[in-house]
Amino acid sequence: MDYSEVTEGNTHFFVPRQDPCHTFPPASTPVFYNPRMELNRDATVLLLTHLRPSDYLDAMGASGVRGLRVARECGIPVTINDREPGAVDLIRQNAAALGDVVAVTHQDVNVLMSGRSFDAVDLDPFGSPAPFVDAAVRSARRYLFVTATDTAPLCGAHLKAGMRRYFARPMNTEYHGEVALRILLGFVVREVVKYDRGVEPVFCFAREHYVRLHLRLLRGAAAADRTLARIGYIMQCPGCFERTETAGLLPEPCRCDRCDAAMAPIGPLWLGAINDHATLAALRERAEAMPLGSKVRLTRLLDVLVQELDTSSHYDYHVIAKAEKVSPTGMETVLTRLTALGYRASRTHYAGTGIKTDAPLAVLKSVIR
Ligand SMILES: C[S@@+](CC[C@H](N)C(=O)[O-])C[C@H]1O[C@@H](n2cnc3c(N)ncnc32)[C@H](O)[C@@H]1O
Repeated sequence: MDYSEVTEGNTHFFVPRQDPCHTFPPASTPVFYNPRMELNRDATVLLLTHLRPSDYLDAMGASGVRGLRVARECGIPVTINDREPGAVDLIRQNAAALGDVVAVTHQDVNVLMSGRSFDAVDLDPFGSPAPFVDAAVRSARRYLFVTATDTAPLCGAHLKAGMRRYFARPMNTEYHGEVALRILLGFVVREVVKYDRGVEPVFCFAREHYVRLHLRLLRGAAAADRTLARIGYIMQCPGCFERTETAGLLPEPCRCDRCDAAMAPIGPLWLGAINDHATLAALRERAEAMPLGSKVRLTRLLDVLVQELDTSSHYDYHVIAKAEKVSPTGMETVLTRLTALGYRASRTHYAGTGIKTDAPLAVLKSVIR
């Protein structure tokens, strides 16, 4: 294998040299490495310097970059696993170059996680994490981190695949980042509460082609019940932008106030907060002093997440303006007008023209006009 040396944060490691004719890494290399996921890894390294779990499992290591960075940049005991022999060889070489500060295992990840526990478990599969979440929940003592790159099934663009993987009904809407994030969270919650445990989202976001969850796991049936109470549905009107939330395992049938159509349920999904704002503020401060390659983009993401409303109430104000046949006013003007009228309003982290607000749709439309 022909290798090239890469640096992320202050960690140096080797990855297979990529064929410049291929833009998507798996097509050209025997072991996966995607530089476009650096922000995803930076976010986890940043969070782990704050949370400081007693140990960490990089369950699906590939080159091992994620676990290597956690070991070197956070000083946390790390185990890196992969089932592919080529990946395990590369992880061992990279670990040796780092001074053998990580343990390397070569197992199917579900077997490993069924037999051992770790304070923090990190799943970073190709595509859907669904086949691995149950074992990860049994293995994780306090923290569970999950990446999903199958955004088409999660957001309803591939409806049947979404229903098979996540046992939920997504819908292809203009707020697909929100739906993908909350369908995945809803799925993980269902895998957790059956063990009488609860979930607290700490730092979760949707970006480009993936969704990333950083979750705290809580103990006890009461925590599980509190978590379950945040499961429900977004009820979306098929004919207009009207939508509402309904909590509970079954959707409450309802009709659109504006056009009287039967509202269609999206879910079950997570209706609660997707971030812990105190943790985000602490990360924002900490990020300044860390050598993160994606620092500018990551701090921008944190800045938006800190002010983002916890609700699912996303509206794309350009789409609404187009439907109203008006040219949209600026985002800041819309937000200021909504707050001046006494409503809460914020930007969304996954769409530049997205607004979250508790204002009724009629008010939002009048403000956009
Ligand atoms: C997307 S890559 C991981 C990328 C890596 N975490 C990073 O940040 O660059 C997914 C890895 O999971 C491994 N994998 C897939 N299924 C697995 C399983 N059942 N058990 C263990 N490893 C698995 C693959 O061999 C592959 O190396």
